Amino acid sequence: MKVTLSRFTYGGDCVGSLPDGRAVFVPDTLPGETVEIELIEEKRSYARGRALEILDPSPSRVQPFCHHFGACGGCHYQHMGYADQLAAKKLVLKDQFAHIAGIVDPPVEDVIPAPQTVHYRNSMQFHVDCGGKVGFRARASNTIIPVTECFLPVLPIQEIWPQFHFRPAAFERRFEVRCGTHDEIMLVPDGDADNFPELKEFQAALLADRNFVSMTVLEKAFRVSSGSFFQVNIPVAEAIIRHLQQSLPFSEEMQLLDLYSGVGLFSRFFAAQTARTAAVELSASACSDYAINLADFPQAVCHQGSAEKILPRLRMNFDQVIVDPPRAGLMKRVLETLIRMGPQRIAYVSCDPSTLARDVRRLLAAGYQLDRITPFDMFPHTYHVETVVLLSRKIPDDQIGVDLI
Ligand SMILES: C[S@@+](CC[C@H](N)C(=O)[O-])C[C@H]1O[C@@H](n2cnc3c(N)ncnc32)[C@H](O)[C@@H]1O
Repeated sequence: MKVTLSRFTYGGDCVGSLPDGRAVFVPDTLPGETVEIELIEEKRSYARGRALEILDPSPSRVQPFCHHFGACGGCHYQHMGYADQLAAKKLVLKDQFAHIAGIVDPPVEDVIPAPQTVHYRNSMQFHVDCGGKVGFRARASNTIIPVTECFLPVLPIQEIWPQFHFRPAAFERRFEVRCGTHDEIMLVPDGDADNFPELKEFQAALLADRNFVSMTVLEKAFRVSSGSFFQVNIPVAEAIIRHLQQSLPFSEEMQLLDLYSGVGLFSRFFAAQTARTAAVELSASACSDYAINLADFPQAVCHQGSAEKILPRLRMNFDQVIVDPPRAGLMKRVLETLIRMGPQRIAYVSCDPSTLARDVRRLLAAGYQLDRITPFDMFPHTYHVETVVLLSRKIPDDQIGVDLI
């Protein structure tokens, strides 16, 4: 059937209307395009479609540069130019803040572009199918599609991954390749390393038995172990740090909370300007890295455990909080404890606009004011966007209201 698409939605698809009024989501399309589709999934209130033919293409449509685009689940936006990608991400964010956070005309700033739009990822997850072929997950499915090219990894990863050859196995496998600042390559099997004898051989051929890499951000070096999270796009992480440096006022009496701290990226830039910095991080490996990365800062301490358990036990009066949770955002218990603590400022760094908007709605209801929403294009050619929201407390201590959220 024929459908005209109206706008982008979070997830990369455009949405249009079926003749019966249901919304239909179609990937690889652009707003304004009329497209012939087939339905691939139908629910009571919406459906999903696949574009068979673009009948009336948008002037913004461009030829994707990777021949796996459309089949591979990694990229969603290669069919439009980079400026249009940024505009689409801004509109989707505005939509999320309007509908989920209930903000009328949300003040979302222009998306800060990535300095490099290809070969930007310092970490890639590859899948190996039962035949031993290396690939990625397909669009909207769990199948692995073997790939022969990909433009997202940094060049040292780009050079090495086509050389990987795996023997057939009874099951699918997955591994990560990480590249440090000095082009050191670390191979990390997902699950049992014994399932992956080939990875040991490749790592041995690289003349290193590595379980960590060094990452440099704004001239500061970070140790990042195989089990620790790190930002995948360093130039964009640097732009986020600069943004926080310009936006957050610090003084030597201040107490900072770095919640979901990872290996201490944010602490490393701000601890020196605080009396105390407390970090909370679930991963033991990231906490060990934190201790090394912040070794010169006795005022910075990382507490290992879940934010839900650790935060209520911290007896400190935080002036500023930087939170950078996983996609799921802040659990209710974490949010309530944070509000009870009542820091003057919260900088919320998020890779998921929908959980971010949900949590911002709760913070606004509890007495915080929205100061800025600044998106950063950490992941060009995908629908993903990293956003920094700055909030400040505008009401006195006794009116801060957990019961409001
Ligand atoms: C998006 S990363 C941010 C890390 C760090 N801020 C950075 O920029 O490198 C989220 C971090 O939260 C940690 N994490 C996940 N669930 C957690 C939880 N329930 N409590 C505390 N930390 C958690 C992860 O291990 C990861 O290091």
